[in-house]
Amino acid sequence: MNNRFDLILFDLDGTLIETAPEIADAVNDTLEAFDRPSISQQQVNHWIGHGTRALLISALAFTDKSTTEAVRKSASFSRIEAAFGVHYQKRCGTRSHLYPHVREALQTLHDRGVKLAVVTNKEQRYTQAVLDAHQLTPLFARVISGDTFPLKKPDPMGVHDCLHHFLIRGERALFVGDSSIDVATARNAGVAVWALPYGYNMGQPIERAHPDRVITDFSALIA
Ligand SMILES: O=C(O)COP(=O)(O)O
Repeated sequence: MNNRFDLILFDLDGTLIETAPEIADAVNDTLEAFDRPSISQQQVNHWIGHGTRALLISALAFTDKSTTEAVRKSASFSRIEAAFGVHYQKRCGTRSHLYPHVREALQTLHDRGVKLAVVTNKEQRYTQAVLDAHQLTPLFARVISGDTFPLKKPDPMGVHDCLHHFLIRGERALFVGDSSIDVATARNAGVAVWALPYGYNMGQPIERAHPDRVITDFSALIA
């Protein structure tokens, strides 16, 4: 069959997998260990998008009534971040789940010979843990995380790297995401972008980001 796209790049959090509940658990485990009050699920949902490290910094700035800049520079941050890493590894896979039709769509596209990649702002160690927890790793030919390159989304570096790696032109590639960051990334890279309305997008409706299409779920990718 003639594939519409030769390469499809996927965002991770809020697109492939609902990850926010266990991220909130790991953040709250960490806050508790460092004598801070807990934060709500909704706050976590709104902070997703710029990487898990940035989310932890936002949570600490909120609980400490401080700024993200001050948290980043504080002497205790590296210890807190290390503890968070341990908590997140433990929580990974406990309360995350794939959104409807994700596994069957990925498997079908893979079997049709479409190259599949992940381009996420989540740091590499967390990206790998989540993909492994859901047995998704073998389906992806390339995984670009927030710390793979010096710049993360919405910079097009990760998308361009995949296009070059697979020798695929931008017109033959599609980005699938849930946020305005993903739409901006695709625009910056010169590839089409379809969006899911069920993700995080900092609490805003995805239509406002003007993707090329809003799709209800992953079944649209194999229709
Ligand atoms: O970890 C984040 O904050 C964002 O991850 P995403 O790019 O997969 O949405």
